[in-house]
Amino acid sequence: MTTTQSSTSDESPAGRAPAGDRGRRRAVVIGGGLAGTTAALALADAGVRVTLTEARPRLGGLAFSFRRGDLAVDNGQHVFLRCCTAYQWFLDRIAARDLVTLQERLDVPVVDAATGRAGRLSRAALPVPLHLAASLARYPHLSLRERASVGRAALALRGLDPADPALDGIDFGSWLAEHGQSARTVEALWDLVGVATLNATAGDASLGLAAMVFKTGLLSDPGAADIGWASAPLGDLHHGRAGAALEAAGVRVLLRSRAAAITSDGALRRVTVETGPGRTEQLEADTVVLAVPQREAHALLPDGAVEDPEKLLRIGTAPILNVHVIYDRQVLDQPFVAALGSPVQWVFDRTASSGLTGGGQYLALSQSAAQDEIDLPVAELRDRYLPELARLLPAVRGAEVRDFFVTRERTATFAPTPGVGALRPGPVTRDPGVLLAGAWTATGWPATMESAVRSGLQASREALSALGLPGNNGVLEAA
Ligand SMILES: Cc1cc2nc3c(=O)[nH]c(=O)nc-3n(C[C@H](O)[C@H](O)[C@H](O)COP(=O)(O)OP(=O)(O)OC[C@H]3O[C@@H](n4cnc5c(N)ncnc54)[C@H](O)[C@@H]3O)c2cc1C
Repeated sequence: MTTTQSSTSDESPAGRAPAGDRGRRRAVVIGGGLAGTTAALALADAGVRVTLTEARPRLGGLAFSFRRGDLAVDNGQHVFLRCCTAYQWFLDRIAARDLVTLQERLDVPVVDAATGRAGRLSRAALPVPLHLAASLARYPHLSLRERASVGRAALALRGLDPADPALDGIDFGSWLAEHGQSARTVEALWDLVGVATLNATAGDASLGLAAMVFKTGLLSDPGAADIGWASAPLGDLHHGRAGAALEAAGVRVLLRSRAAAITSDGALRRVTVETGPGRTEQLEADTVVLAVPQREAHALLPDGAVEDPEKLLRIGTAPILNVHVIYDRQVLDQPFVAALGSPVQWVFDRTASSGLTGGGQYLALSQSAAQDEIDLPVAELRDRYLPELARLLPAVRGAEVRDFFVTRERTATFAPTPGVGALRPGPVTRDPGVLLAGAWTATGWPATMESAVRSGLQASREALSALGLPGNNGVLEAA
C-alpha cells in the first residue's frame, strides 16, 4: 500500500497524469472508511485513476483495531447479518471472506440476569415467518400472551413500507405501544435486537429505519438474520486486506493526509490535502467522492453544492461503549450471549481473534445507545460491569480479572431519530463532479457497515454516470 505523504513519482504536484494514463479519468476519494474504500475500488475497477486520501494513519474508519501490548483490540464489536449483501460483496472484493464467521443458522442465547434463566432466539428451516415461530413459542422471557402479541406486531410490521416518508417522523416505541407491545416485550425482544442494530432504544428510533431493520432481517428471507462477525482483528480486514486490494487495483492511497478544501474550476476539481506539518498537495480530478462523516462533509462541500447544507449538521450522532475484560479462565462457552435485566447488552468472546494466549478468555461487551455511560470513569464502569458479568455467567464468580479497559466511540453512528430520513442526502450534489458517500447518507439502512458499502457503491455509480463511463457492475441491484 502506498503511504506517501507527498507527490509520488508518477504524478506531478499539479496532478498531471503520466503519458500512459493520458485520457484516463481521475477521481479523488476523501475518507478511507468502508464507504471511501468501496468507492475507490469501484471507480478503479471501472478504469478510473483513483487517489484515496485518509486523515488517519490507517484505513477502515470507524471499524478498526489497535494493539494493547500483545493483544489486538477491536474498537467495537462489529457484526453483520446474512442480509448485508453489499458488505459481503466488499469482503469478497478485498479477499477477506476467510477472516469472518457466518452462522449457518440464526442462534442467539439470551440470558435474563434477574432470574438466571437462559433462552434462545433461533430459526428453523421453514419459510418466513414460520422460521421464527417455533423459537418465539418457546422463548422463556415472555409470557404466552406477550409472545402472541409479538407475532401480531411482526405481521403488522411486515405490511409497512420502510421507504414511506410518513414512517420517518414516527417513533418506533409509540408504534409498538399502539400495537399492544408491553414494556417487557420491548425489552426482551424489540430492543434486544433494535438497540444493537439501530443504536437507539425504540422510543428514540425512526419507525422507517426500525421497519427496515426488522423487515429485512427477520421477515424477508429465512436466513437473513444469521449473524456474522470478524474472526480476525478488524484491522486485518478493513486496513490490511482492503489496502492490498486497493494497491492491486492501482489506487494511490495517501494516509495521514487530511483533505482541507475542494474547489471547482469548470469541469476540473481540485482537492487540497494536508500531507504533513506545513505540507500540502493539490490533487486534480474529474470527480471527487466525499466519504467522510456528515460534519466533515459539511465543512468540505463547495459552496452551493447542496441546497441546504445546514441539514447535514442536524443529523445527530449516537455513542457506543465497549467494555473489555480479560479473565484468567474460560467463563463463556459460546461465541456470544445477549443479556436481559442487566445493563449488559451483548457479550462477545474475542479470545482467538485478539491473539490472547495462556488459557484466559477475552470478553468484549458491546453497549449501544450508551449516552448515559459514555463519559463515566473506567473505575465506575468496572464497578458496574464486573458484578453484572458475575450475575450473568456463573463461571465468572471464581475467575480473576487480568485486565479491564474500555473503548469509547462518542460519534459511533448517526442518531436514527424520527425525522432523520428527511435529512440524509443522496450521493448526488448540484455539482456533478462532487458525490457524497458514508453510512449516514440516504441508503435506507441504519449506520452500519452495510450502509457504508452501499453508499460507496451508490456514489461511484453516480460518479461514473456523470463521467459518461459504464460502471454499473450490478452489485447494488443484486444487493
Ligand atoms: C463501536 C462501534 C460499533 C459498531 N458496530 C457495528 C456493527 O456491529 N455492525 C455494523 O454494521 N456497523 C457497526 N458500526 C458502524 C460502522 O462501523 C460504520 O457505520 C461504518 O464503519 C462507517 O463507515 P464510513 O466509511 O461511512 O465512515 P467512517 O468509518 O467514519 O470513515 C470516514 C473516514 O473519513 C476520514 N476523514 C474524515 N475527515 C477527513 C478529511 N478531511 N480528509 C481525509 N479523511 C477524512 C476518517 O478518518 C475516516 O477514516 C459500529 C461503529 C462503532 C464505532
